[in-house]
Amino acid sequence: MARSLLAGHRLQHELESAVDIVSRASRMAREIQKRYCDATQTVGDATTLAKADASPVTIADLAVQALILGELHMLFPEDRFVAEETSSSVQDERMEGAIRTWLTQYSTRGVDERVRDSIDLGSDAGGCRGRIWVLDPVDGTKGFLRNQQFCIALALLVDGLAELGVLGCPNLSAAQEAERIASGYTEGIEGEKCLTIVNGTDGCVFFAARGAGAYMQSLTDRREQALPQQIHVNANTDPSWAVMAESVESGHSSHSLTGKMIRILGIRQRLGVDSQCKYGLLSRGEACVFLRFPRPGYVENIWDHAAGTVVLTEAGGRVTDALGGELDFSHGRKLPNVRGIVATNGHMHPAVLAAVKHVLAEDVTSG
Ligand SMILES: Nc1ncnc2c1ncn2[C@@H]1O[C@H](COP(=O)(O)O)[C@@H](O)[C@H]1OP(=O)(O)O
Ligand SMILES: [Mg+2]
Repeated sequence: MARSLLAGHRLQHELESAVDIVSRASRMAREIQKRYCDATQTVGDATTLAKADASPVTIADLAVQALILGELHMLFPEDRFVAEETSSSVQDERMEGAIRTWLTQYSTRGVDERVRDSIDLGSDAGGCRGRIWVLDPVDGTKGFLRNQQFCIALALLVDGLAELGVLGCPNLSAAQEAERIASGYTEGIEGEKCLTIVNGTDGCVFFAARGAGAYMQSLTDRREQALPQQIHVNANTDPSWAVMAESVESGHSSHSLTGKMIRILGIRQRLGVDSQCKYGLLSRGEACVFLRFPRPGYVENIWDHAAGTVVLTEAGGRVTDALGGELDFSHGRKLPNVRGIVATNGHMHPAVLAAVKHVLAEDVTSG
């Protein structure tokens, strides 16, 4: 696995450990999803509760955070952690017991007795000093509840710089072309295709270390199919062939703004996919552009972009904000002063930034 590919790399042990732990956490999350979620969004009462901001939090978020932070803490006791969840979301003893049962099956290092402590390791303030692991235990919770795509996203910051990125995508097949179907997630204009991705049977994990390239391997139990392969963005600049990936949820990213942007560029295929799986899709060449435009005033969290940025950059792509500025993960738990996320295969970045700027300027004038 990561071993042979990164032999001698100074963060080899960290990356190998992260890929192993995220892979187990991905299998666990997929099993929890299979058990409790269905396409009609009926979710078992015991698994869902509302946080203060009313976003759904499931046993999966909490169990994944406990598993990953608990194991990393044992391996790297000096390291700090920034992660999305807190143990205040563990409602009662019954829920804690359910989380412990999952951990017993998927942890190889016995973190099961310290569920709440493990979850709360993730409350660090972040910043520009030292080694900080950054985790989104279930990115794309809405996709998780719809029984669609979601992602377990883990990055390592060293002195504020994102050095490692791992994306566990339990429902995204490792096959180079994930099966796409027409989707009504947004309304395109005539001639535009609006697509989404069908759940694969194996799932995959993307991983990258700064300066060492980006890789993907299947989450299948069949060893011969689980060999890692290096991945690259595509070299496309032809809009008639290009695919733009975006959030399924219009509340997370304006479909109207992204629609205007792709029409300037001449792109006619839109792909609605939840979570940082979108960074993975660009990294292996299945989409050329990922645009994200939350409502003005929304401040991005570092765990929603750190891992995806390392993977895509190492695959040859680019990630900036709408003005072309690099994302800076060293300011704490948030990404301040970032309006919009623009990720591309690199080749299309200048043209996409120009279209983005044009649409945003019009939006301000009309708005
Ligand atoms: N109002 C919002 N605007 C933009 N992004 C949001 C909003 N609410 C939640 N998110 C975040 O968007 C990300 C998912 O994006 P996508 O829709 O592309 O899958 C999640 O990390 C989610 O945060 P959270 O992780 O707290 O659910
Ligand atoms: Mg998230």
